[in-house]
Amino acid sequence: MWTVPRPPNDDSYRLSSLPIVSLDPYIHPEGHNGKGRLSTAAALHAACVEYGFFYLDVSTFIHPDEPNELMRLARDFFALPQEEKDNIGLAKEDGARGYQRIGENVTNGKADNHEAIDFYRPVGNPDKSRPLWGNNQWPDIPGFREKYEKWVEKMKELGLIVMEAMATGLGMSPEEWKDLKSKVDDSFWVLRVIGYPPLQSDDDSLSCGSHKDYGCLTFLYQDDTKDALQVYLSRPGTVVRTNIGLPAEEIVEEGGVWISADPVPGCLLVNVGEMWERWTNGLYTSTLHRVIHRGSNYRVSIPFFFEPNFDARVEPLPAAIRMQEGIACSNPYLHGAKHRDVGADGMVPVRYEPVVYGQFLLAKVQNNFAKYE
Ligand SMILES: O=C(O)CCC(=O)C(=O)O
Ligand SMILES: [Fe+2]
Repeated sequence: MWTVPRPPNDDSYRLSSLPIVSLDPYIHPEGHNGKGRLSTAAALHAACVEYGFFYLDVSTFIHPDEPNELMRLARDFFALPQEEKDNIGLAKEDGARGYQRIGENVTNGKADNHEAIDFYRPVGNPDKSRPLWGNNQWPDIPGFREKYEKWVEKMKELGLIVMEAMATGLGMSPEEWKDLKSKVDDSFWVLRVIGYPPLQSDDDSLSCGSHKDYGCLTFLYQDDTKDALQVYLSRPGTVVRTNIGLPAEEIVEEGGVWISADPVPGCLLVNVGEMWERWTNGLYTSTLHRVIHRGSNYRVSIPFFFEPNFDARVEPLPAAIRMQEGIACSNPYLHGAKHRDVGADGMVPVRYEPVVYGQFLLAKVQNNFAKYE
């Protein structure tokens, strides 16, 4: 008989953390023995199959001064008097672009405890009586618009790089990548600047209720607050960190755990949204996440949502089906749970109907801001 030592119940043991993928081998392959592009592509693929979430080390692509400046500008805005923030309120435009007060955003039917400004890709012929079709509303803070517009350009560039690497990871042919690229090359992106006051200790509401992101790729820049953003891993056997400030029964749920996705220096936190789940016929998972901020500081996060083009038709990609068929044939046990409905003919059923991204988005947005329905 022997006893297995249990992991210590403190910060020194953090097994349950998300993978880190480095972008550098992809953008500077010459410095990585010529293997760079494939190694990044393979790492992205593994992270998307296993977690749907990963840290992307962008330290050679983004200078840290840039996001630091965005944080400063965001804090300047949230510190303004309420009336000034309301000057760019959602109701002044199309109901989706602009500032939303604390409690205005709704997830799973419950008000979230955060305030935010939302920006979307500008449209030709804006018409604020049409959902999503108005103008962005910029705070009247020197440098705000310029710095954030620069960030949008950077994130769009990053979106196309990561998409190309993911296409490689899925074994797509150059023609297949060209076709996929034509669906994201005019991304209907969304940028959110979010401010989270700490939840009061007797408040059982959430800072942001659990949800999946509905688009393509989310690039999240967050300040250094810990134990606020949590990601749900349906991985029985994962070691749970028990010190994230929640009663144990809220941490462990059926067959999975909520883990903290704390900021990692030099990295953006990336996750795949429902469009990638559809493109890969469920091989990549759009993973649930939520924010419960019980600290004492005012937390700021800046997610950029790199989305398909507004009119892009999204349906399972042949490359993903090929891969699922390959996995199903070569190793029916390893991925059995995901592929148990492979037919007797070994064919993988197509699990998702085609959707047009813009239509899908409109339905989601109307749900988030219930009062504008
Ligand atoms: O604030 C965060 O860390 C995450 C926000 C988020 O999940 C979202 O806006 O979709
Ligand atoms: Fe999210």
